[in-house]
Amino acid sequence: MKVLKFGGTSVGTAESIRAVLDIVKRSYDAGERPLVVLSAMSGVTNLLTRMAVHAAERIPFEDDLKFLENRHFDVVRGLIAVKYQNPVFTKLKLMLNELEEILQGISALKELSLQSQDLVVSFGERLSNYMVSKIMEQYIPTAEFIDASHYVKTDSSFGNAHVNEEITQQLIQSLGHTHADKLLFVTGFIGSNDKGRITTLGRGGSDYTAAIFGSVLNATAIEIWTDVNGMLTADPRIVKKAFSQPVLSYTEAMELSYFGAKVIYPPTMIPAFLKKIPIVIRNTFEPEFPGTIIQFESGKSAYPIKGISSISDISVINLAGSGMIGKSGFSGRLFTLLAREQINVVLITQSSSEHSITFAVHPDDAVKAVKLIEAEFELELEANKLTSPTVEDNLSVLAIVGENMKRTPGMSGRLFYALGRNGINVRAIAQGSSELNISVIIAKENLSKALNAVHDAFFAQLKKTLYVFNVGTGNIGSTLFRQIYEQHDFLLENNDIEIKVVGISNSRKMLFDLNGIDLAKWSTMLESSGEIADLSSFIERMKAMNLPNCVFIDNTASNLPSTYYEEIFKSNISVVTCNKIANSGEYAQYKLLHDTARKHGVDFFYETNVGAGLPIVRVLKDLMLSGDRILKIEAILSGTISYIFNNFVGDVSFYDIVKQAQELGYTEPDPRDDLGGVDFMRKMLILARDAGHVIEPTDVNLGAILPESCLQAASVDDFYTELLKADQYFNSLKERAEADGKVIRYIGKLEEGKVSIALEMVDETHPFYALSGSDNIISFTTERYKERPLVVKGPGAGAEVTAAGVFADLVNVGA
Ligand SMILES: NC(=O)C1=CN([C@@H]2O[C@H](COP(=O)(O)OP(=O)(O)OC[C@H]3O[C@@H](n4cnc5c(N)ncnc54)[C@H](O)[C@@H]3O)[C@@H](O)[C@H]2O)C=CC1
Ligand SMILES: N[C@@H](CC=O)C(=O)O
Ligand code: NA
Repeated sequence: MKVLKFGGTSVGTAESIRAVLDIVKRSYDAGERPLVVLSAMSGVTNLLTRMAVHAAERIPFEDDLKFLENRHFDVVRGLIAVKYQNPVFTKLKLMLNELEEILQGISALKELSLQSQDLVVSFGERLSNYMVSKIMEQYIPTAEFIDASHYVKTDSSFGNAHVNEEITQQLIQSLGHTHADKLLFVTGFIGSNDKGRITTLGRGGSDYTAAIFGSVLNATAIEIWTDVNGMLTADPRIVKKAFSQPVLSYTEAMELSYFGAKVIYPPTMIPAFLKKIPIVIRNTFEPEFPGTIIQFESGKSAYPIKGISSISDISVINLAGSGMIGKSGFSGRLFTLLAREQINVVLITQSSSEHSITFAVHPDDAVKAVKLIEAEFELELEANKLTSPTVEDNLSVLAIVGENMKRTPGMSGRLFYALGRNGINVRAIAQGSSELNISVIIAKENLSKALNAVHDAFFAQLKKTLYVFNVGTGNIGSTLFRQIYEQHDFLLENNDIEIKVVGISNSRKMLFDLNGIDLAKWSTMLESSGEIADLSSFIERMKAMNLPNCVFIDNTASNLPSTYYEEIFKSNISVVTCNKIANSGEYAQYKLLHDTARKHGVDFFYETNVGAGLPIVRVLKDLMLSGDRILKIEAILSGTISYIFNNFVGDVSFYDIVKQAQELGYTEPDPRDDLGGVDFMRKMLILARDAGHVIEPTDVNLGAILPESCLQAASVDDFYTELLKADQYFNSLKERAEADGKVIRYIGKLEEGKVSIALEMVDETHPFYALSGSDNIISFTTERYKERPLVVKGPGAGAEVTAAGVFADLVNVGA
């Protein structure tokens, strides 16, 4: 036989009761001989408790009573055929009348004993089980209501009674015999003492009832039907990626429940553990889902741990004293004292020097614990053998749990790496004596981030969620959003990478959504519902969200975001940028940013700073990392200028070509940054620095390409006016080149630590002669690529290729 236990939400409404009936019927039809244990309808136990309290205080309870009646009657009306309803109404009404009399008695006495309270509360289970048994009788005539108080015998500790196992066993066994062919609906939670007075079994009482019946009747399994898909790997309210564990051992389930997972209350399961009866946690509202089997063996698992549990509020008490701690007997005295006063010590750690001891208690117990310690160790404190205990609040415990941990090396390393990488300090560590858990104490404000990071580290080795905060929604930013949107499903399916853009800002508005902004309509949402942009508060919000695998993307051309990079790295957030400003200002800033990112274990990726999406920064980095040495770099790194000279042929005017380059998205927001050479200079500077040179912008020898009048123009529009006037200048340049059979190229060089950029006329023998479109070309001459240089060539500007480069950097964060 099998025991099926359904909690309050499962019998909360007519609809959910219908689901319960289906499950029971299926089990019955499969010949599993189910015995059903039901809780009270959801909310009813609390309601009854309140009614009892009100009765004692002479506050009217009649409305509540009516409400209780309606809830049950509505279910009867919904699920029992009209012709069978009357006797059921009558019986329910009788029970409710009895309840009313009891409440009136309480009211008359103006006193509510625990005994009366248990009696009142017991109506919840009695009403629900009777009612559901009658509904079931329509389909399975052997359905029968059983009041468990006649079978579960307890002592007289009302509210939390202890079961008398011997008598209970006998009674249930004989019930098993006399009712072998019946489908029983047994009230959970209640029992009675030797005088027949109703008692309740305390927390998790209905599970306990199920375990007792299952154990005595040698059930093949005890199924606990609830409203979640089993025991999850972490709290799903915090860790969205938490999933149901298919198999747990009893001890794993206990450890996970001890620190949080509230699906079962372990002490109630002991009768089942002792008989090695599997307990299966299942979801009434998703009955096809297999749920979690809790059994003797831990079972094989793809993951090294089974789950992460946590307690969000904990206080830590520290004790120190060279004269005391570590001496035999001290810990014994301390923890006996706390146990005697019923202070639950959640976790203990002792420093290796053994001069201090740290333990965690519930915050409500902290002050009491300190007082007790001060009283118990008064003499030692006076003699300075012990320093006064100190308390730290606002802490949480996070524990990784699993039996396989002891067989898998490196578990604590993985835990601490995940925490460290996300900037989470560990206040104290404890390894459970069973080696079944490793617990850490961290600041409460970090709990959510820590749970997600640790969950990723242990369960989602492959699956990674990147949380993105993006500034700049122009040419590049908007293209990037489109690319991410189009690639989202593919990345998730094939690479286990999920990208959530959770913050967007341009210079006007900003928008946040922790669940990820819908990239199909980010633009209208930003404009219509966004807040006024403010970069400083954008950064503050990003930091406050404290997300794991968090990435800040700078898709602006402004210098403002770069002033925050250092602070961002210090908050353990990676930066991906196509904006060159941070890397091409003063060398000291370049160095500081790189050092800070490294120190905080986060990424600083800027592939698109040079040659847009072309792999240039990465290639140089790999050369350097592998011990090569750069002897010379020669390059064309302005896509705009490349495009211009590749297309400045025939009758077309220089002015028109520049306009075209801007329309094609090749230029900087201010095209003079390109034509004036500044953009190219920045790229050469970044390459030189990445190649190991300490070099400042003023060290670059920059050959002019634009007449001074164009550079001096007050605005981009004025610049174009001036450019129109300069047509003749560019035409003569072109004619000179054409006459010599040459082309004009703007070429940068790095040699012996010196950078120069100049306009050159090159003939067809030159490797940079044959370029088209916005092509960039770069040749690295190195110790290893000396005879023939390593060359990268291709389109080096444009929104598609640049956004793609930013995208590639993004997916590589944390890789
Ligand atoms: N076009 C290309 O081929 C390449 C461009 N880049 C870089 O891409 C960056 C962006 O270029 P575009 O998209 O063409 O520029 P854009 O002018 O189209 O867009 C810039 C965006 O930044 C926003 N913005 C400016 N200041 C801001 C602030 N303080 N806070 C928040 N948002 C701010 C603007 O509102 C706008 O949405 C530039 O740094 C450029 O150097 C890099 C490689 C290639
Ligand atoms: N404006 C730049 C774009 C890439 O950085 C260029 O023209 O090269
Ligand atoms: Na690049």
